[in-house]
Amino acid sequence: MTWLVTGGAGYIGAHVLRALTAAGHAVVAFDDLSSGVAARVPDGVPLVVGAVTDRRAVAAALRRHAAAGVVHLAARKSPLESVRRPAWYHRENVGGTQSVLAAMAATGVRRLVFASSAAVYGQVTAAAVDEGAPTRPINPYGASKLACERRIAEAGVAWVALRFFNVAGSGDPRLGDREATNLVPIAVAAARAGRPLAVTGTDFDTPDGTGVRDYVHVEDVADAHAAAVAHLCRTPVAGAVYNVGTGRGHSVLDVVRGVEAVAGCPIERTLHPRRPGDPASVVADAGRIQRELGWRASRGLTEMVTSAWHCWSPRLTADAAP
Ligand SMILES: NC(=O)c1ccc[n+]([C@@H]2O[C@H](COP(=O)([O-])OP(=O)(O)OC[C@H]3O[C@@H](n4cnc5c(N)ncnc54)[C@H](O)[C@@H]3O)[C@@H](O)[C@H]2O)c1
Ligand SMILES: O=c1ccn([C@@H]2O[C@H](COP(=O)(O)OP(=O)(O)O[C@H]3O[C@H](CO)[C@H](O)[C@H](O)[C@H]3O)[C@@H](O)[C@H]2O)c(=O)[nH]1
Repeated sequence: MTWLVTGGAGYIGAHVLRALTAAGHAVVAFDDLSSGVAARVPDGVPLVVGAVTDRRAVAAALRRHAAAGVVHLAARKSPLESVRRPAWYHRENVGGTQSVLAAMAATGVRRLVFASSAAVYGQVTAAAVDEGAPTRPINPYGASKLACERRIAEAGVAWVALRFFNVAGSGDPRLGDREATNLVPIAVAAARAGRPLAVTGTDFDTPDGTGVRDYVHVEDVADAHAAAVAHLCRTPVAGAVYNVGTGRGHSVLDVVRGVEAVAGCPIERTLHPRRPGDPASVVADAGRIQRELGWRASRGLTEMVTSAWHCWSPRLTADAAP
């Protein structure tokens, strides 16, 4: 069975291509290379360069490769940028998903795995958030992911939406996150450059006052896609939402200490007020995906920060510069 992986040249998509190949599936990457890199696509995997908002291009790729399903990761992913450019986020993320659904309908492809986000929950108050928690996104990025989930659920396809928590690390030094917009790559870049790290928020109601998140290794996230694809191969009438997290929370200072341990030197911290809208703690209840798909995260924070350390590049430091 061949799966079309949109966003296959991206950080997570490149890992998904490898996990699906390892599980015995044929894969094709579809990507406009706007933030992705062709070199991340493994040798032997076809790369179709195109935009997911171009329904005809997606349909042509599905037909040409006789795809049985789509793993749809291509999207814009920065909550901060989405506040500045809400209409663009809606067009790219919701419009892109509608276009993928239309291309699937035109070609008779009926299986879809969708890359959603914990950002759909918004302000989380529970110690561990499960899939039944209220979805009240607090930024246009989260709202766009929720709108996509709803359109997919109404499209008459067999689908799985995976709500990733804080994805980090890498399975290979060449496949790291190139955007230093999240804490782990920012902390690595600070340590590498001998620069201070800005801790945003020190007065949260958490054990050490800094924000707590559920960091999940990108290889575990890729394995969750393989589990979802296997599920859709077995049960082509399914429709379900799953959290993809570890169920464990780590504070900003835990992450900083983890990076310091790999770096072998202390990272200077500067203390700043909370970022607007930042919740104190966002941790997954990942019980449903374990019960229903048999997936659970197997890698911890040490593996995330160590692998992130090894895929650092000078560009990350430039991106993270204040
Ligand atoms: N990284 C995270 O922590 C995280 C957390 C939750 C959800 N997600 C979701 O996972 C997915 C992948 O994220 P990532 O971290 O790999 O980001 P990324 O930017 O590395 O990858 C996205 C890929 O999609 C491609 N792309 C973007 N818009 C496109 C379009 N219109 N047409 C075709 N290709 C397009 C980009 O070139 C890139 O290769 C996204 O949907 C994102 O919202 C990521
Ligand atoms: O320079 C920094 C960057 C972040 N933080 C802190 O580190 C924690 C994690 O922040 P990130 O920006 O890395 O991640 P977020 O939790 O804000 O958001 C990420 O995870 C979400 C899911 O939980 C969504 O998927 C979202 O798209 C993705 O960017 C927060 O407490 C934040 O305040 C710092 O202290 N300093």
